[in-house]
Amino acid sequence: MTEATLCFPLRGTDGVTPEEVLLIEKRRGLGEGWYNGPGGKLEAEETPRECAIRETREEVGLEVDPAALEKAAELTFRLDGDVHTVCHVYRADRFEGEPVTTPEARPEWFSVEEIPYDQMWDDDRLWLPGVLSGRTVVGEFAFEGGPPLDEADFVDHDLGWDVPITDGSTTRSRG
Ligand SMILES: Nc1nc2c([nH]c(=O)n2[C@H]2C[C@H](O)[C@@H](COP(=O)(O)OP(=O)(O)OP(=O)(O)O)O2)c(=O)[nH]1
Repeated sequence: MTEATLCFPLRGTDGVTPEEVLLIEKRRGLGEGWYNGPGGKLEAEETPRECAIRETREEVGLEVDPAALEKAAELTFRLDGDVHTVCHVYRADRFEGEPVTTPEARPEWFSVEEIPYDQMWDDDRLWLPGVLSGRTVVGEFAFEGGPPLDEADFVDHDLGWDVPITDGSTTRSRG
């Protein structure tokens, strides 16, 4: 089982819903060629929050203000019955720097009304709109026919909205 993070930098957050979200076109690895938030796997001794901040820095060069990092979702991805990845999802409405392209990612700002769901993981259209509108969600998603996960079929899901979510690692003692 892998533990991973996603971070969605937001701008135009004066109203209830932000105007824009920074997505990356992933240039290598799992989900290559698709849009996603910056993110990746936890390293040893790292908390999910530290991971989300590090991955956003490494992939697009933005320095997220830790005080503005808000956990929005905890998503479990199953592949052929087994838990493949638990993913901690964050919103971030304060950060420094301008996004830059790196070997891992090409950043692009999207209006929240024009998210390219047809170029993203199949499950994202089910939970990302709620996350961008400030809700919390716990989700479980079943894929079949892998590995790898990004070539498997998305077959089932279960979502719990507006639930309290914890902000620690699911498998490690530090949180
Ligand atoms: N939006 C979205 N993200 C997903 C889904 N499934 C899934 O693993 N992810 C995320 C979790 C991670 O942030 C990312 C995959 O991890 P990664 O970027 O470290 O993968 P990688 O193979 O490139 O790893 P690495 O060798 O660079 O460490 O994709 C999904 O269904 N939707």
